[in-house]
Amino acid sequence: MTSKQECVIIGIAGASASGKSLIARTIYNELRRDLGTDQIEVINEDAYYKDQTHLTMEERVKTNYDHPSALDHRLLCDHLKQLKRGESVEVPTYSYTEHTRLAETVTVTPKKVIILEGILLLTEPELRAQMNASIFMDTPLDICFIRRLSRDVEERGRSMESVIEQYQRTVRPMFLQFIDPSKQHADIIVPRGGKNRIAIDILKAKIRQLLHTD
Ligand SMILES: Nc1ncnc2c1ncn2[C@@H]1O[C@H](COP(=O)(O)OP(=O)(O)O)[C@@H](O)[C@H]1O
Ligand SMILES: O=c1ccn([C@@H]2O[C@H](COP(=O)(O)O)[C@@H](O)[C@H]2O)c(=O)[nH]1
Repeated sequence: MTSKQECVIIGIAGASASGKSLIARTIYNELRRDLGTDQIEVINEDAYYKDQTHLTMEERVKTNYDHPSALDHRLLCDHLKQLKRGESVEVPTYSYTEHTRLAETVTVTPKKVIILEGILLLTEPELRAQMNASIFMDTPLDICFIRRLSRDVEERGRSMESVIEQYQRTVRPMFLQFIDPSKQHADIIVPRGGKNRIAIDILKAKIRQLLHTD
Protein backbone atom coordinates (compact mmCIF):
# COMPACT_ATOMS: atom_id res chain seq x y z
CA MET A 1 0.00 0.00 0.00
CA THR A 2 1.51 3.34 -1.04
CA SER A 3 0.66 6.42 0.99
CA LYS A 4 -0.97 9.35 -0.82
CA GLN A 5 1.52 12.02 -1.88
CA GLU A 6 0.70 15.73 -2.12
CA CYS A 7 3.60 16.28 -4.55
CA VAL A 8 5.08 13.43 -6.57
CA ILE A 9 8.60 14.06 -7.93
CA ILE A 10 9.90 11.80 -10.71
CA GLY A 11 13.56 12.11 -11.76
CA ILE A 12 14.64 11.19 -15.30
CA ALA A 13 18.41 10.97 -15.91
CA GLY A 14 20.65 9.58 -18.65
CA ALA A 15 23.11 10.71 -21.32
CA SER A 16 22.66 13.86 -23.33
CA ALA A 17 20.16 13.14 -26.16
CA SER A 18 19.12 9.82 -24.63
CA GLY A 19 15.46 10.87 -24.86
CA LYS A 20 14.90 12.40 -21.40
CA SER A 21 13.03 15.46 -22.70
CA LEU A 22 10.95 13.39 -25.09
CA ILE A 23 9.76 10.92 -22.45
CA ALA A 24 9.18 13.72 -19.91
CA ARG A 25 7.14 15.71 -22.43
CA THR A 26 5.11 12.64 -23.46
CA ILE A 27 4.20 11.79 -19.85
CA TYR A 28 3.42 15.47 -19.22
CA ASN A 29 1.08 15.74 -22.21
CA GLU A 30 -0.71 12.48 -21.48
CA LEU A 31 -1.15 13.03 -17.72
CA ARG A 32 -2.29 16.64 -18.18
CA ARG A 33 -5.43 15.29 -19.81
CA ASP A 34 -6.30 13.28 -16.67
CA LEU A 35 -4.91 15.42 -13.85
CA GLY A 36 -5.70 18.88 -15.19
CA THR A 37 -3.44 21.32 -16.99
CA ASP A 38 -2.19 23.06 -13.85
CA GLN A 39 -1.28 19.94 -11.86
CA ILE A 40 1.87 18.78 -13.59
CA GLU A 41 5.17 20.48 -14.50
CA VAL A 42 8.45 19.53 -16.17
CA ILE A 43 11.59 21.04 -14.65
CA ASN A 44 14.80 20.78 -16.66
CA GLU A 45 18.07 20.47 -14.75
CA ASP A 46 19.68 22.56 -17.52
CA ALA A 47 17.82 25.62 -16.19
CA TYR A 48 20.14 25.38 -13.18
CA TYR A 49 23.43 25.74 -15.07
CA LYS A 50 25.41 28.37 -13.18
CA ASP A 51 25.32 31.98 -14.32
CA GLN A 52 28.32 32.85 -16.51
CA THR A 53 27.56 36.46 -17.41
CA HIS A 54 30.87 37.51 -15.80
CA LEU A 55 32.80 35.40 -18.37
CA THR A 56 33.62 36.22 -22.00
CA MET A 57 32.13 34.00 -24.72
CA GLU A 58 35.61 32.57 -25.33
CA GLU A 59 35.78 31.54 -21.66
CA ARG A 60 32.20 30.22 -21.59
CA VAL A 61 32.74 27.71 -24.41
CA LYS A 62 35.58 26.15 -22.40
CA THR A 63 33.32 25.31 -19.42
CA ASN A 64 32.81 21.61 -18.73
CA TYR A 65 29.00 21.47 -18.87
CA ASP A 66 28.95 17.76 -18.16
CA HIS A 67 30.61 18.00 -14.72
CA PRO A 68 28.35 18.29 -11.65
CA SER A 69 30.12 21.52 -10.62
CA ALA A 70 28.63 23.33 -13.66
CA LEU A 71 25.17 23.10 -12.10
CA ASP A 72 23.59 24.79 -9.10
CA HIS A 73 22.14 21.62 -7.60
CA ARG A 74 21.79 23.42 -4.24
CA LEU A 75 19.27 25.86 -5.75
CA LEU A 76 17.41 23.05 -7.54
CA CYS A 77 17.14 21.07 -4.31
CA ASP A 78 15.91 24.14 -2.39
CA HIS A 79 13.28 24.74 -5.09
CA LEU A 80 12.01 21.16 -4.85
CA LYS A 81 11.70 21.48 -1.07
CA GLN A 82 9.82 24.79 -1.46
CA LEU A 83 7.41 23.28 -4.01
CA LYS A 84 6.76 20.37 -1.64
CA ARG A 85 5.95 22.89 1.10
CA GLY A 86 3.39 24.50 -1.22
CA GLU A 87 5.50 27.55 -2.11
CA SER A 88 6.08 28.95 -5.63
CA VAL A 89 9.63 29.21 -7.00
CA GLU A 90 11.43 31.30 -9.64
CA VAL A 91 13.13 28.85 -12.02
CA PRO A 92 16.07 30.38 -13.93
CA THR A 93 16.12 30.34 -17.72
CA TYR A 94 19.27 29.27 -19.57
CA SER A 95 20.50 30.02 -23.09
CA TYR A 96 22.52 27.28 -24.83
CA THR A 97 23.65 29.78 -27.46
CA GLU A 98 24.81 32.41 -24.94
CA HIS A 99 26.03 29.67 -22.52
CA THR A 100 24.62 31.54 -19.55
CA ARG A 101 21.49 32.42 -17.60
CA LEU A 102 19.06 34.96 -18.98
CA ALA A 103 17.66 37.78 -16.87
CA GLU A 104 14.12 36.33 -16.87
CA THR A 105 12.88 33.61 -14.53
CA VAL A 106 9.78 31.42 -14.81
CA THR A 107 7.39 31.24 -11.88
CA VAL A 108 6.49 27.63 -11.05
CA THR A 109 3.59 27.15 -8.69
CA PRO A 110 3.19 23.99 -6.55
CA LYS A 111 1.98 20.98 -8.55
CA LYS A 112 0.80 17.44 -7.84
CA VAL A 113 3.44 16.03 -10.19
CA ILE A 114 6.92 17.39 -10.98
CA ILE A 115 8.92 15.62 -13.68
CA LEU A 116 12.58 16.49 -13.34
CA GLU A 117 14.88 15.70 -16.23
CA GLY A 118 18.64 16.10 -16.59
CA ILE A 119 21.95 14.33 -17.17
CA LEU A 120 23.39 14.57 -13.64
CA LEU A 121 20.31 14.36 -11.41
CA LEU A 122 21.14 10.96 -9.95
CA THR A 123 24.71 11.89 -9.01
CA GLU A 124 23.51 14.05 -6.12
CA PRO A 125 22.24 12.25 -2.96
CA GLU A 126 20.22 15.26 -1.78
CA LEU A 127 18.39 15.45 -5.09
CA ARG A 128 17.74 11.70 -5.13
CA ALA A 129 16.23 12.04 -1.66
CA GLN A 130 13.57 14.41 -3.06
CA MET A 131 12.44 11.91 -5.72
CA ASN A 132 9.57 9.44 -5.32
CA ALA A 133 10.87 7.43 -8.27
CA SER A 134 13.88 7.68 -10.56
CA ILE A 135 14.45 6.61 -14.14
CA PHE A 136 17.62 6.17 -16.20
CA MET A 137 17.38 6.35 -20.00
CA ASP A 138 19.77 3.64 -21.17
CA THR A 139 20.06 4.58 -24.84
CA PRO A 140 23.28 3.42 -26.58
CA LEU A 141 25.90 6.18 -26.61
CA ASP A 142 26.44 6.12 -30.37
CA ILE A 143 22.72 6.74 -30.93
CA CYS A 144 22.84 9.59 -28.38
CA PHE A 145 25.79 11.15 -30.19
CA ILE A 146 24.06 11.06 -33.59
CA ARG A 147 20.89 12.60 -32.09
CA ARG A 148 22.86 15.24 -30.20
CA LEU A 149 24.80 16.22 -33.31
CA SER A 150 21.68 16.92 -35.36
CA ARG A 151 19.77 18.49 -32.45
CA ASP A 152 22.60 20.84 -31.40
CA VAL A 153 23.21 22.00 -34.98
CA GLU A 154 19.49 22.46 -35.72
CA GLU A 155 18.25 23.78 -32.37
CA ARG A 156 21.16 25.02 -30.26
CA GLY A 157 23.04 27.13 -32.82
CA ARG A 158 26.15 24.93 -32.88
CA SER A 159 28.55 23.95 -35.66
CA MET A 160 29.21 20.28 -36.40
CA GLU A 161 32.90 20.75 -35.53
CA SER A 162 32.14 22.28 -32.12
CA VAL A 163 29.71 19.46 -31.21
CA ILE A 164 32.33 16.84 -32.13
CA GLU A 165 35.12 18.65 -30.26
CA GLN A 166 32.98 19.07 -27.09
CA TYR A 167 31.81 15.47 -27.27
CA GLN A 168 35.39 14.17 -27.19
CA ARG A 169 36.65 16.71 -24.64
CA THR A 170 33.89 16.50 -21.99
CA VAL A 171 30.56 14.89 -22.96
CA ARG A 172 31.79 11.30 -23.38
CA PRO A 173 34.41 11.32 -20.56
CA MET A 174 31.93 12.83 -18.06
CA PHE A 175 29.26 10.35 -19.11
CA LEU A 176 31.67 7.52 -18.26
CA GLN A 177 32.85 9.14 -15.01
CA PHE A 178 29.57 10.45 -13.56
CA ILE A 179 26.40 9.70 -15.52
CA ASP A 180 26.73 6.01 -16.31
CA PRO A 181 27.72 5.07 -12.71
CA SER A 182 24.65 6.99 -11.43
CA LYS A 183 22.47 4.37 -13.17
CA GLN A 184 22.84 2.22 -10.03
CA HIS A 185 20.57 4.68 -8.19
CA ALA A 186 17.67 4.43 -10.66
CA ASP A 187 14.51 2.52 -9.82
CA ILE A 188 13.75 1.83 -13.49
CA ILE A 189 16.16 1.54 -16.42
CA VAL A 190 14.55 2.36 -19.77
CA PRO A 191 16.17 0.95 -22.91
CA ARG A 192 15.90 2.31 -26.49
CA GLY A 193 14.90 5.93 -25.79
CA GLY A 194 12.01 8.30 -25.40
CA LYS A 195 9.45 6.35 -27.44
CA ASN A 196 9.44 3.21 -25.27
CA ARG A 197 5.66 2.88 -24.95
CA ILE A 198 5.64 0.27 -22.18
CA ALA A 199 8.01 2.36 -20.06
CA ILE A 200 5.78 5.42 -20.54
CA ASP A 201 2.68 3.48 -19.46
CA ILE A 202 4.44 2.00 -16.41
CA LEU A 203 5.59 5.45 -15.30
CA LYS A 204 2.12 6.93 -15.74
CA ALA A 205 0.61 4.07 -13.73
CA LYS A 206 3.19 4.57 -10.95
CA ILE A 207 2.49 8.30 -10.77
CA ARG A 208 -1.26 7.64 -10.56
CA GLN A 209 -0.66 5.06 -7.82
CA LEU A 210 1.45 7.53 -5.81
CA LEU A 211 -1.33 10.10 -6.15
CA HIS A 212 -4.01 7.47 -5.48
CA THR A 213 -6.03 8.72 -8.38
CA ASP A 214 -6.52 5.33 -10.05
N1 LIG B 1 13.25 6.87 -29.69
C1 LIG B 1 13.58 7.91 -30.48
N2 LIG B 1 13.53 7.79 -31.82
C2 LIG B 1 13.89 8.83 -32.61
N3 LIG B 1 14.32 10.03 -32.16
C3 LIG B 1 14.37 10.21 -30.84
C4 LIG B 1 14.02 9.17 -29.92
N4 LIG B 1 14.20 9.63 -28.65
C5 LIG B 1 14.64 10.90 -28.80
N5 LIG B 1 14.74 11.25 -30.09
C6 LIG B 1 15.21 12.54 -30.65
O1 LIG B 1 16.58 12.70 -30.26
C7 LIG B 1 16.85 14.07 -29.87
C8 LIG B 1 17.31 14.08 -28.43
O2 LIG B 1 16.23 13.68 -27.61
P1 LIG B 1 15.88 14.49 -26.28
O3 LIG B 1 14.62 13.94 -25.74
O4 LIG B 1 15.98 15.96 -26.53
O5 LIG B 1 17.13 14.02 -25.39
P2 LIG B 1 17.65 14.52 -23.99
O6 LIG B 1 16.56 15.32 -23.35
O7 LIG B 1 17.97 13.26 -23.25
O8 LIG B 1 18.89 15.34 -24.26
C9 LIG B 1 15.56 14.83 -30.11
O9 LIG B 1 15.63 15.45 -31.36
C10 LIG B 1 14.47 13.74 -30.06
O10 LIG B 1 13.34 14.09 -30.81
O1 LIG C 1 25.89 26.05 -22.26
C1 LIG C 1 25.74 24.83 -22.39
C2 LIG C 1 25.03 24.05 -21.46
C3 LIG C 1 24.88 22.69 -21.66
N1 LIG C 1 25.44 22.10 -22.74
C4 LIG C 1 25.26 20.64 -22.96
O2 LIG C 1 23.92 20.27 -22.72
C5 LIG C 1 23.88 18.90 -22.36
C6 LIG C 1 22.72 18.63 -21.42
O3 LIG C 1 21.50 18.86 -22.07
P1 LIG C 1 20.68 17.66 -22.74
O4 LIG C 1 19.38 18.32 -23.09
O5 LIG C 1 20.54 16.58 -21.71
O6 LIG C 1 21.44 17.21 -23.93
C7 LIG C 1 25.20 18.59 -21.68
O7 LIG C 1 25.73 17.38 -22.19
C8 LIG C 1 26.10 19.80 -22.02
O8 LIG C 1 27.27 19.38 -22.68
C9 LIG C 1 26.16 22.85 -23.66
O9 LIG C 1 26.68 22.30 -24.66
N2 LIG C 1 26.28 24.19 -23.47
